[in-house]
Amino acid sequence: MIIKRNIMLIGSMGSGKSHFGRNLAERKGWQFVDTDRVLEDRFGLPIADIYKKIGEKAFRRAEMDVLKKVCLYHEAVISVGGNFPIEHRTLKILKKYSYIIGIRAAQFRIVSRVNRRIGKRPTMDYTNVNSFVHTMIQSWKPVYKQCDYVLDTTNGRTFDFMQRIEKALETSAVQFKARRRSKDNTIPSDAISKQDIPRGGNGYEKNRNINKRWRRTGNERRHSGRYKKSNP
Ligand SMILES: Nc1ncnc2c1ncn2[C@@H]1O[C@H](COP(=O)(O)OP(=O)(O)O)[C@@H](O)[C@H]1O
Ligand SMILES: O=C(O)C1=C[C@@H](OP(=O)(O)O)[C@@H](O)[C@H](O)C1
Ligand SMILES: [Mg+2]
Repeated sequence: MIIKRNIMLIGSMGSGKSHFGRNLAERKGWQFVDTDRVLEDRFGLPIADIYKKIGEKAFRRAEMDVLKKVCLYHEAVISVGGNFPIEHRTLKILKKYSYIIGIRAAQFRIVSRVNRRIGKRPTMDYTNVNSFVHTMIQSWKPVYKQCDYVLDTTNGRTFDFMQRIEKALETSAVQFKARRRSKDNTIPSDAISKQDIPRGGNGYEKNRNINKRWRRTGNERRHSGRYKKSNP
């Protein structure tokens, strides 16, 4: 039996890590952590501004610092920023505590997703998205080979993807160590440092809209229609 603490979603930009991370956490009743949101809270700036302000080297350092902390969380689904493919030695450390799910999607799908929010991803070349995404996908390929499970999100419904992940977890020998709880079933304050708490408090993302989002994202087509209006 393999004991892990949490599930970590890694993969290229626009592959769907944040979207599925949120849904998976909701389904499992776990905490959801998005490393981008943790960084934004820490710096008090949107991710693109952080990158512009501190540059690539410091950004990678800050992201690594967050990763080292959040990988120790119990019963959390953690979505990681996908600008740089995770290095082999980093993945080895993360694997010690986390069940790693690689999220991938075909080039055309990623291109359509990243084009919905131009400017959000600071290292993306928005003047040449197709070729940028092509190169990015190539650079992520070796990383997917090292994941515990790989999910392709090009086509399909969120609900079915969640079921696939649950099946993969069932058939693998992985067991998750439960988070320490106090008598009244709350999380002890020392379990998560205040600095690392994502928006919403108590280490939980405010997720009042999750159920709405779940229903809305029945399939990709409905989504793209919604975005075309605001992003012609
Ligand atoms: N299977 C899916 N169905 C519908 N929308 C999706 C799906 N996967 C991702 N999206 C949407 O695509 C966009 C990019 O996904 P996101 O989760 O932010 O990816 P990442 O965190 O990997 O960059 C988001 O607007 C998200 O809601
Ligand atoms: O362009 C960039 O540098 C980034 C792209 C985004 O990746 P995702 O699309 O994977 O969220 C963001 O999350 C990351 O931290 C920074
Ligand atoms: Mg994301």
